[in-house]
Amino acid sequence: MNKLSEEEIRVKLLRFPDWDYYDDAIHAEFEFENFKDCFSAMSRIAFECEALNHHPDWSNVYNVLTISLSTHSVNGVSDLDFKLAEAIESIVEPEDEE
Ligand SMILES: C[C@H](O)[C@H](O)[C@H]1CNC2=NC(N)=NC(=O)C2=N1
Repeated sequence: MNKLSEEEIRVKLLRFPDWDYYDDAIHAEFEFENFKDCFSAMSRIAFECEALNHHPDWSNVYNVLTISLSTHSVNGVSDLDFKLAEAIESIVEPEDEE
C-alpha cells in the first residue's frame, strides 16, 4: 500500500463529507438513535474489517461511534482506509431504496 499525500487525501475526502483528515489519519463521528443501533452498526462494520484485514481505531459512548482510520505500515493514510471508509458509509448511511 502507498501512503497517500495530503493533496490526494483532500481530493478523495470530497466524496466523504463525514470524514476529516488530521494527525495522519481520517476521522468520523456517527450518532445513532440509541446504543443498540450503534452497537449493531459496529458489529456489521467488524465483519467488513475482517474481510479487508483492516481495522479501525474506534470508540463508542452510548449512541456515538468515533472512528479513526490509518495504515500502520505506511504511517499514514492509504487507499485501504478509503476502502474501509466506503464500507462503513454503506453500513451507517445506506442509500434510500427505490
Ligand atoms: C498483520 C496485519 O495484517 C496488520 O497488522 C494489519 C491489520 N489491521 C490493520 N488495520 C489498520 N487500520 N492498519 C493497518 O496497518 C493494519 N494492519
